[in-house]
Amino acid sequence: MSKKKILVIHTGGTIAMSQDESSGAVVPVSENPLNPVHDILEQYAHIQVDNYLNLPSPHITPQLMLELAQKIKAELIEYHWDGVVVTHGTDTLEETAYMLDLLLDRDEPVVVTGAMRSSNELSADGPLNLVQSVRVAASEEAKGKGVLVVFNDEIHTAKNVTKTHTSNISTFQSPQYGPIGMTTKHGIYFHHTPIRRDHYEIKRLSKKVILLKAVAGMEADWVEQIADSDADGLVFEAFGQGNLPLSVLPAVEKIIRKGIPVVMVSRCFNGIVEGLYGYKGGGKQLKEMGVIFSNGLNGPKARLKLMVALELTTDREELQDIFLR
Ligand SMILES: NC(=O)C[C@H](N)C(=O)O
Repeated sequence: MSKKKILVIHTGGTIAMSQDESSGAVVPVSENPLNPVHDILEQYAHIQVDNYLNLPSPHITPQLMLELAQKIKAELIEYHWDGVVVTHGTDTLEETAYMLDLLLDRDEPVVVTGAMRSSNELSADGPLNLVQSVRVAASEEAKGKGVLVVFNDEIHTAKNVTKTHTSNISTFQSPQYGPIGMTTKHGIYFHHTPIRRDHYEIKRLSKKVILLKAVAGMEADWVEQIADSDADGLVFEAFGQGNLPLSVLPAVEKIIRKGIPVVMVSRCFNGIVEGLYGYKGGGKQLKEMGVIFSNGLNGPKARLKLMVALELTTDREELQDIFLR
């Protein structure tokens, strides 16, 4: 079979950094440290490299994610790449991967990867992550599975993957469902297929969505400030199955009455939120109040989804429907 054509888009992160010998600090470098690996990549596919950005991922914004999605779509249409690999810092990697997943409706594999160790550290993980990502992007089996994250020999969906460790190279995990495949020296093995993908066509991101985490003893005015702000939406990481402290209920009610959607996810990293508990602040009461329940996304991803959804509708029922997908 002829070699596939893969576009590699670099955006920065530790995979594009080195440790400075005198200060010990890990810093971005101008010469891409992945350049020497490109000969190895050519064994698996025809590679075109695009040094698009060189940013640490805490500097990546939803606007940059949207522009990246638009760029990938345009590249796929114009140059017919068989697949795309994006290298990215790990801190916000899951957010970029999920935004790409929401905005791209293509069957060509799009794989996001990065590194936990910079290029000149012992056992740097970037080069192998990049090689395995190219192999996955060039594989027939990766088609139509949505945006994937390939890291430490595992293949995850953008929807479920999250960074779970500050430094370990096995940081990316999908807590609810596990990876959908693995890579080895010679093979690529998918063992699950995502059953549903949702996709949205938007041209801009103009809505301000705030993310709040519920904590014991939360004070009312933390939430009241949002009711009086110019926010377009609020995502609440609630307790357990979807419950909030008593103190914040009047402010949540005020926010909903003002027509600002409130989406609830759980601060637990497994499970979904449901209108189960009937006590004050319990999920049943919040549902009756008009809180929108999400489907197991974590807080940062639910925020991005609400930002995208609000470009299309502010109708509560439609938003609830979007968050059930
Ligand atoms: N491992 C990494 O890439 C972390 C880095 N702070 C970044 O996200 O840019």
